[in-house]
Amino acid sequence: MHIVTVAEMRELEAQAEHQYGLTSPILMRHAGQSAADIFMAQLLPHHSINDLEVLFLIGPGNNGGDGMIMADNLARAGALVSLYTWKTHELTIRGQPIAEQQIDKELTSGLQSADYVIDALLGTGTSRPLNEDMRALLARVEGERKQRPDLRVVAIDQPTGVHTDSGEVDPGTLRADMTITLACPKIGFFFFPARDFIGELHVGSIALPPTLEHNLSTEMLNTGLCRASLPKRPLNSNKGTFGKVMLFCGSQPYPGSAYLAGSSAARAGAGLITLAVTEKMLPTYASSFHEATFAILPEEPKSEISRGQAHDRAQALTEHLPGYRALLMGPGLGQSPETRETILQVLEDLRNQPPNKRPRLIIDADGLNNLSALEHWWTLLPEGTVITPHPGEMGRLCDSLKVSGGSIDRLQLAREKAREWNVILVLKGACTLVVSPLGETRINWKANPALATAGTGDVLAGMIAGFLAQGLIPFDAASLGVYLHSCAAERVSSELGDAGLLASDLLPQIPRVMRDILHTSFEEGSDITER
Ligand SMILES: NC(=O)C1=CN([C@@H]2O[C@H](COP(=O)(O)OP(=O)(O)OC[C@H]3O[C@@H](n4cnc5c(N)ncnc54)[C@H](O)[C@@H]3O)[C@@H](O)[C@H]2O)[C@@H](O)CC1
Ligand SMILES: Nc1ncnc2c1ncn2[C@@H]1O[C@H](COP(=O)(O)OP(=O)(O)O)[C@@H](O)[C@H]1O
Ligand SMILES: [K+]
Repeated sequence: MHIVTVAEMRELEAQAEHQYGLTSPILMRHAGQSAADIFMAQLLPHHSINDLEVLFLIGPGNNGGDGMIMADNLARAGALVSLYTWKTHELTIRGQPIAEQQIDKELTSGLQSADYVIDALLGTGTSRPLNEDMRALLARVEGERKQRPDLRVVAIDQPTGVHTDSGEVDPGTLRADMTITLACPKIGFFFFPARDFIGELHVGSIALPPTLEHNLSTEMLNTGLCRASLPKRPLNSNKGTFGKVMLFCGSQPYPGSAYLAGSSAARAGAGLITLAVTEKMLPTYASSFHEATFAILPEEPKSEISRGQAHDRAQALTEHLPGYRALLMGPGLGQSPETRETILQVLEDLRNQPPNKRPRLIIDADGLNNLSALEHWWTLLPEGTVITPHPGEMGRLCDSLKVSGGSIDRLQLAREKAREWNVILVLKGACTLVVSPLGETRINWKANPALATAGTGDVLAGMIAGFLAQGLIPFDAASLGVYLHSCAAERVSSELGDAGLLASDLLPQIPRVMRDILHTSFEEGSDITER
């Protein structure tokens, strides 16, 4: 499913008319019908469409037009529909126009008895800050919702006041419980603060022919996309079928990282997991991670940095690499000069191997922190490397730039840097971005504060390594890892809530979410998210 800017949406509509004769009224008829269908399918269990009271706020443009058609469909299905037309200040209740002097009073009582308010005031044509009287109207709805939290607000195409491209919001914007967006999700929904105003996101159809979308390069991660790249599990398989992962992760202060990342790679389906550890650390890992095998590295010297010893460590690691399809470096490694030198030696060795012989590389956490201390570090990476910085690590990689957690600048930066560094860049956070060097972009809709806890990044890195080992191309392995990681978190937080998730809670959920996406029915055009 593609994500669009306003300009791209307008171009799609223009091409729909130009190439297929799909005029605006035709698209709008589909839009209104589809919004009504989604609305009815999502009604709360205690609601039935018969006698449901729905108040529509109708704006001056096509967004209002969508609302009118949706209203007509709901009325025919049995709902009690009121329509308030903002510009002309007209009100009809069940098709009956209300006399001018009664409108204010009737609107108040309509609001008080409504089960749902439909925001069809403004959509992608919003061109200026909201008028004061529109803000006042939205504030009336918000006031009523404060009194009566069961009043639900559904936005058509987008909540009025959201800036469709930048994700900024007007101070008058009414938070939607559900947004039924049309044709494609809009890019601004994936940035903050807008992300908080969307509620559950549903995507309605306006019957655009899919071929029109071939030029679009930004996609939403969803079940359909990820199902297509999920590795197949043939009956006649063995552990070699699913690839080996080597992890150069963990150190004395951070032993958990290697365990979490290695277990995640195995839970994601990789055939064999090997941890490259020193002899001293071996008992720690061997006693807690029974399924892993080990590559033993020379101890790190306590005093001087020695290139020779770093070389020996790197060699001990790279000698093990033939036959491995993925190498994860970084989580929990620490930032000693010795470790940095070892990483550099390993990278050099990888670059010297023919691409079809070397494992796919993913670098996370301290792997990135060590690199960021070096000039032009990206020139050291083999082709096709995946890197997974959080905003802090991204800032360090960009010469101490401050990287925002969720605004549009983050997307621009990610695109620019994925191209410049020639990497598959996973910029983590709420609504994680996955960007290829060519600028192809996939964005995760799912935001979940339960994931904001130590170790969840190690799990993500391990999952991506596990998918690389199973032969996925790096862009797909990164996308699948990001999406399934957030689905696993959703499973945990549906039971625990928004706090208290342990990174290790994600592990047993990984196979379950892989099973879920294989078996959940998914229709393109109606992806549904949790919140
Ligand atoms: N054009 C098409 O082919 C389709 C359009 N669709 C719908 O149409 C919407 C876009 O339609 P429009 O381009 O008519 O735009 P809108 O319906 O978003 O609004 C445009 C109108 O609002 C006014 N306006 C803009 N900013 C305002 C503000 N801050 N306060 C008050 N008035 C303001 C403009 O002067 C104009 O009259 C989409 O969001 C979607 O809902 C869908 O029906 C699908 C097909
Ligand atoms: N609010 C949030 N919504 C969605 N995902 C989040 C949120 N906060 C954190 N995450 C995810 O949790 C993980 C945290 O990774 P990271 O910061 O590297 O942690 P660590 O290094 O401790 O493992 C990332 O995948 C990130 O996208
Ligand atoms: K709207």
